[in-house]
Amino acid sequence: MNCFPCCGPQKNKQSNSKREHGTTTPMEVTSAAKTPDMKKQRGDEQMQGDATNINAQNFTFRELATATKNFRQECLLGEGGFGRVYKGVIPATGQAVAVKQLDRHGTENSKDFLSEVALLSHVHHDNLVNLIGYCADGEQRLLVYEYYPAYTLEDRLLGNKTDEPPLNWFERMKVAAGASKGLEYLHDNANPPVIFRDLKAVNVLLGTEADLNAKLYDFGLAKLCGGDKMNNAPPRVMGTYGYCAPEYTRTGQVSLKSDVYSFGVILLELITGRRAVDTTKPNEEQNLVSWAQPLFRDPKKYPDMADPLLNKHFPEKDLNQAVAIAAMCLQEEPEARPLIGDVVTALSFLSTTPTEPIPPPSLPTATSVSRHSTATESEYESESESESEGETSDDEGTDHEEDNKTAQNHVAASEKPQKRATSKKSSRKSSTKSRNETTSKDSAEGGASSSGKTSIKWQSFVGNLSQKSNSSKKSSTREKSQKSSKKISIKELSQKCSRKSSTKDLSHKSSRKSSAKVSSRMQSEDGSMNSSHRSGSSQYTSSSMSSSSRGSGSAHSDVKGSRRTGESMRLAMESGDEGSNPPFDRISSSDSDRR
Ligand SMILES: Nc1ncnc2c1ncn2[C@@H]1O[C@H](COP(=O)(O)OP(=O)(O)OP(=O)(O)O)[C@@H](O)[C@H]1O
Repeated sequence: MNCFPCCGPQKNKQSNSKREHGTTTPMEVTSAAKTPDMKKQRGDEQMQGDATNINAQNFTFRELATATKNFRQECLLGEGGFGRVYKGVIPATGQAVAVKQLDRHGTENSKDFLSEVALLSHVHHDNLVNLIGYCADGEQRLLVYEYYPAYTLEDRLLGNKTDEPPLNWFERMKVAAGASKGLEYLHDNANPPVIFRDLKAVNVLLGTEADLNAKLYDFGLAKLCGGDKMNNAPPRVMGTYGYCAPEYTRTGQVSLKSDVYSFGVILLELITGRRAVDTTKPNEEQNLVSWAQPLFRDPKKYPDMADPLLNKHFPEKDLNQAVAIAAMCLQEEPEARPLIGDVVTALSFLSTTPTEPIPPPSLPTATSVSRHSTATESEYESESESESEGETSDDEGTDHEEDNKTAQNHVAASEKPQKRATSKKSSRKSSTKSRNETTSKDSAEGGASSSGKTSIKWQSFVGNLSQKSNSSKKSSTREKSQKSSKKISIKELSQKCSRKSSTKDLSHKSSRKSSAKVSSRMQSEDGSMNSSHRSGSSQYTSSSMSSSSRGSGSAHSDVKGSRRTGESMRLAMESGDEGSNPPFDRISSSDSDRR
């Protein structure tokens, strides 16, 4: 679909912490996209896989022809940028498969092809469509995937191609969470990490209506990134218009963070029910991100961003936070975008269905609103969301200031996902200790680890939030169900992003004057201002992390470019603070913990 070639200078980034920064240099191993030059550059020693290391079945062409009834039209599932996909059944096993017959562009070199297959054959995750076999007979190059009988997200959400009712809010968040987990695996667990490069709604397959388990596919044709081995490779943009990160479109520079951007577009599609690009809309609304960017700056408009088919049936705080996450992912500066692992954490919480029934979204009828006319205000009423949270406001309000400080104090050297899991289990006692240690370490290191990755010190935050959860006598049903779970404030995600942005770029752009202005303003208004000592340019972090959003709009009005997005994101979070609720939800570190 809409793939477009583009050339431009590619940065030769070398870093010991590429994955942490999300700016790894891509390694061209995409068979379909490889050029002869690139093949030479890789050299034998760079071939990370070969036929002997392939963890997938080697099919003959004849076997696959039999499986697909000679590639008959009736078996054709679809055709994309890399070739045709056929449904088949492997005669020997009866297994249903999807056979992708690659176009013969750059796939002739069997060694390269096998090398790629070897790499992909080791990528297995519940949220990825797994590669189970391949064929490299003569000039034929085929990839065999598990068959996943499902609509694509495009069909189900945007295409009106199904008879199913519109996805409700929590189903959408579940799809987003699942897709983010698949991407997280590619980024954090695959070795070398895989940059998807062309993540979009049609590359997300949804499971049955009952489970709606999102699976990403086509990552096999993404380029893999494996360090500096392909630094001189000519860039080639293979993304899809509307989903491509700006730096990718401009320069061909690809990174894990460009995937995060594409994911942000998908999340925005889920929230708004709008396509990434919709030429049937007025000019100013055709590009989803361009349409959304100004709205990110005005949290009051967030409810109007929601898909009218949701009929306002969503917890408004959740909507604000989902928009905030999308805004974070869509920041102009790649460094300012979150790591996908942190997005997973946030979305895992938002996809948790409250125990109270959720009103179904409206079915599209003749009388129902068309997508994105402004829906009639019909407040989402959930006892758990409104009453209980309102009741707890006093406790929580105080607690939240603590939270804010904790969040600020615990942006620390990040740990690998495995380490995170360990740290989540740590006790509150030890977390207090580590918090102190972290704070001093951060002060010395400017909040970044030696690897340069900034992230959340989970364990201390977990302890802090658990304590508050237990001390709150009047908590909502949803909160109760989460008491025992490990939690993290979505604010931290915001803070982390803004700190990255701050330290990397914003410090150069922002004036101390405006920083002081914003800081003092926030401080005087709510008296709970946390210190902004971490970075001279982290005023948004600091101010936004405080428990009030009042007046923040004007305080930020002089900010430009990507900072606006970050600011908007924080405004979004703060808008969850309307009334007496805590300004930010606490995000469970793992929904599985609660299930
Ligand atoms: N493993 C699979 N199981 C079930 N259906 C699949 C599978 N893989 C692909 N399909 C179907 O085949 C269609 C074509 O897929 P393909 O990857 O070729 O194209 P695309 O993703 O629509 O476009 P592009 O390749 O340009 O991203 C998809 O729309 C999907 O419905």
